[in-house]
Amino acid sequence: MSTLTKPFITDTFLLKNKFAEELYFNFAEKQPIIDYHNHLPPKEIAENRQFENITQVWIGGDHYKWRAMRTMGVNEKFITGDASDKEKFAAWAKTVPNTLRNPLFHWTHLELARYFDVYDLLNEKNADAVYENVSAQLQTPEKSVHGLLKMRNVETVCTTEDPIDTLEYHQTIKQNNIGITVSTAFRPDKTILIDNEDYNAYIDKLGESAGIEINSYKDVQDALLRRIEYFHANGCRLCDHGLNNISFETFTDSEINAIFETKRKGETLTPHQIEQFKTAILLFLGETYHSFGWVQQYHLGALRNNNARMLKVLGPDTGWDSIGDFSQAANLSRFLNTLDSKDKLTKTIIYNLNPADNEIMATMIGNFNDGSVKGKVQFGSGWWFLDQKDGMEKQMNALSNMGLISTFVGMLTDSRSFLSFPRHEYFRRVLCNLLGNEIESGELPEDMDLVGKVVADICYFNAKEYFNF
Ligand SMILES: O=C(O)[C@@H](O)[C@H](O)[C@H](O)C(=O)CO
Repeated sequence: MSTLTKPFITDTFLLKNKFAEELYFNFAEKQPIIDYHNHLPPKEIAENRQFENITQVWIGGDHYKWRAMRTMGVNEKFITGDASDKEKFAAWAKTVPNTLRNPLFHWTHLELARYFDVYDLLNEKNADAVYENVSAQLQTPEKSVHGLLKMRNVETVCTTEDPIDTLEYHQTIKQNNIGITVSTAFRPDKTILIDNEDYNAYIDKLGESAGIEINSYKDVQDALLRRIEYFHANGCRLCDHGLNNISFETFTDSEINAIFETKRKGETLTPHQIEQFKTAILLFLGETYHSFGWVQQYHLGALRNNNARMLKVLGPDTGWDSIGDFSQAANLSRFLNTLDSKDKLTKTIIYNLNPADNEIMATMIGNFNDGSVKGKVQFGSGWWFLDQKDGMEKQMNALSNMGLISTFVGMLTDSRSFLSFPRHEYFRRVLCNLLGNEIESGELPEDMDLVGKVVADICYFNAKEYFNF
């Protein structure tokens, strides 16, 4: 068992001085959580799933853990393969001591502490005991999906769904009035990525979901509009995109119509035609989001599915993605400017995956914060590989130096696991430590109400005001 003289996770975890502690405990800790972007399965919320064991809720679907296990030489059998849940947990427990300085080490022990009151460092020796203890706790009603969300004071979660999704589970959740707002984000990337091999098959599915036979680009627009209307009627107020970068090539309507027809005939498109089509549909979607008053999110810069061999075996979003070096600034500027020039730019959050783009994003948002809405265009919180202490600090420093961190809508988990909500606590501790250190150094005034209000706004009130859930 533990050889620690004191727990690793303490009340002052990540808080290095009394100002940081005061900011956290008085202005951050008790704020409800608005997790405005994640990939949680709404079915499991609707059914209030009771997980059989810790592996199902903590390792299943978590490609962050999977990458670490693979790096440690763990066979895929014990990650996504047919090993037992207990064997997979043992493999993860054996990996954890080797994740020092990776955020997984912090998250793992914060989550064990916050959900299960386990403060030992997880390792191969205590794996069985922790597995049995925590899995038994997961059998209690207090730690069903609803219980796990309520334990962390979650007020709102926003999942992510494809336009063809029926939203049946969101409808069930709303009918059951579970005490937590569960919304969705419209994610139409498959309609944009016309260079995907299975594009035509997907377009057929989009048409079926909208009740429209899609033979032209106009039909695509009509189908998307119908699905946006359906999502809106079911409470959706947000969209999300995960793209290499924003496409921007000039086009004419006739060119776009011809490009779509060429694709529907199964013929090959040129790179220029692909970029023209992506530009057209992104602008159409952006204008439509504006007309519905939605918030639009753009996650830019991932280099996806780098391992073709494993993509065939496991599919996308299974831990084979990395940071790309796509050019972002010029096209993003032209895209936002085109929408703004038509007075069709809605509230927008832009996220970068390459940290070299932090200052690009932090300065880009100022180009279109036109005074109509406080913090209309946002630089999003550290995403994916940047969703850790160093990445969070760098994003907040860039935003502070080149924008106004006081208007920042703060953290989101972007997770697939119901045990990831302590990431909000992690973010809040990082934020309070960042500001607390600067109070101590004299870079910020020792005015706890002034600085504390900024903390409380970033943790909760800015998101509460910005999103219309
Ligand atoms: O939205 C995305 O495309 C990424 O966030 C993707 O879902 C990734 O697998 C992830 O969950 C990163 O946190």
